[in-house]
Amino acid sequence: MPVKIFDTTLRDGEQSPGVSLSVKEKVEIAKQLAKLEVDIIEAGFPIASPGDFKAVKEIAQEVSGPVIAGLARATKGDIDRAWEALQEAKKPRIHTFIATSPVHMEYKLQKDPNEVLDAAVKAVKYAKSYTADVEFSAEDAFRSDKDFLCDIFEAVIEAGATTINIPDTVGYATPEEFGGLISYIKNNVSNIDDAIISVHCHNDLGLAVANSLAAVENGAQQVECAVNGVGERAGNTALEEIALTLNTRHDYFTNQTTLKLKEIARTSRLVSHLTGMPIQPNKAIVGKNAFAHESGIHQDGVIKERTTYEIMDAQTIGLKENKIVLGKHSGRHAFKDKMEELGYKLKEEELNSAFKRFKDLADKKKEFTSLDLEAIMEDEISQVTEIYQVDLLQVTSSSGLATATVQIENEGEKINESACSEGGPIDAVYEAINRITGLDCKLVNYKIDSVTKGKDALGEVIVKLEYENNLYIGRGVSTDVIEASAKAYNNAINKVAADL
Ligand SMILES: CC(=O)SCCNC(=O)CCNC(=O)[C@H](O)C(C)(C)COP(=O)(O)OP(=O)(O)OC[C@H]1O[C@@H](n2cnc3c(N)ncnc32)[C@H](O)[C@@H]1OP(=O)(O)O
Ligand SMILES: CC(C)C(=O)C(=O)O
Repeated sequence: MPVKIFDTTLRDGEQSPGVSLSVKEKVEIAKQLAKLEVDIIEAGFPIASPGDFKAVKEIAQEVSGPVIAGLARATKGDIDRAWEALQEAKKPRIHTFIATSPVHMEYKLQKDPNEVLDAAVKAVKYAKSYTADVEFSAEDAFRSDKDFLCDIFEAVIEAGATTINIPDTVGYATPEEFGGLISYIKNNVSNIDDAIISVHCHNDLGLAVANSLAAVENGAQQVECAVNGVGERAGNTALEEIALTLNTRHDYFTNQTTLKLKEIARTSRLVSHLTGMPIQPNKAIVGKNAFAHESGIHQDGVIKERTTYEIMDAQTIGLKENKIVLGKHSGRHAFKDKMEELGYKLKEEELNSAFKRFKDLADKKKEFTSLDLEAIMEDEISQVTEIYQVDLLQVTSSSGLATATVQIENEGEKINESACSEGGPIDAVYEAINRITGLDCKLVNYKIDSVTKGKDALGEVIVKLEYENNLYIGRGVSTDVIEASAKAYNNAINKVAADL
């Protein structure tokens, strides 16, 4: 039997501190949840505010497919308001709740267990007078007395509840304990087969998904969750993690969801965007890095056979593909693959040289785009036999006077030279190079461009030199503009030297 997905992004999810969605935004999310084919959308808590009421009402009117639920405390006023908002839904559900743990009953509700049980039964009966589909939640169930829980569930099912929900409201349970509680309720509530067993876990200890899965293994038929795991405090069970765990480990779990998994990535982006809650890059399933590989050994494995390092296919959740991210941990295989994708067919030594250049840059630069790689390749292609190689470069500048010290290797000999210039550090570097090479070149054009954006962007410098009435073009790229300038000048100088 499939596990029902009860999405509470718009109710518990909106209880995330700092999040407030407009009616229009809620309707947009609800429409996307319908495309994802969740079974139930908890659209809001109608008594909470006029905006919440309006959102539930509009969703009830406009969104078809899933059941539309509205939350209500165990009071007539809340239930009336919930029904007022829900009545036009094709499949309406009233979700009523009351806390059952000693601490909640004594301090918050200031009621004894009998009064709580009585309020629960009355609420369910009253909700039932409006609609056949009534869910009852025992708030803080995990910290409640197990036998009291069984009594209250038996009584509300008798009163007509069609779903009974077992929340770990404060995220206190461990998977084994929570699974045990579900099993206990299943075995000790005589009429349990007349209702769907639901769970609602919070993530205070990072265990919401694990606890929900343990519940499924022990007989839970509905999981309450929120997209990207948003929700009160540390959030709710993450919808995408439940769905993909059941799907990926279908060899282990006998139950699946009926979600349209290809809508997961889009839904996640929409919720993140509208709630203003960014997704951490390493978040399971929907984080930016969830299908990205940066290290050489992993990239090599994935290029040869995707499943070496991927247990899921990015396309399953609606992404185009996985990502091979070139960076300082990448290896030759991934570099070559990316270069071929960009249209460069490299011979072994060309690959080695370009790869060395890339690795040197990767120590300074975090991410490489296709444009960066093209710049490296163009730089590589424009290289001539290096008679002169810039080894060291040091520049200081004070009171408008720049001093550059350059070390150049020429046929195994290292030559140092310094030069000062009022024309700035690049002018000083060029003067020092002229002194070392003894070539009196004249700079006729200098152009600098940023290849990509960001503070570690590659700078590309193109220079034009004049030597004995001939023009020579040089090109250099680096994350450091002075280094790129030196490389460009040296590249042109080597062309001059080759002609001598
Ligand atoms: C675990 C959960 O996520 S529960 C859902 C939490 N969500 C929200 O609270 C949504 C936003 N809430 C609100 O806008 C407001 O709290 C409202 C409109 C619901 C109520 O506001 P107020 O009437 O001002 O009450 P307030 O929030 O201060 O206190 C809650 C009251 O409800 C009572 N109460 C709490 N839960 C229940 C319940 N399930 N059934 C009956 N009464 C309840 C409390 O004991 C308290 O009663 P008291 O006023 O007699 O002491
Ligand atoms: C109302 C219930 C389901 C709830 O949100 C909780 O217990 O966390």
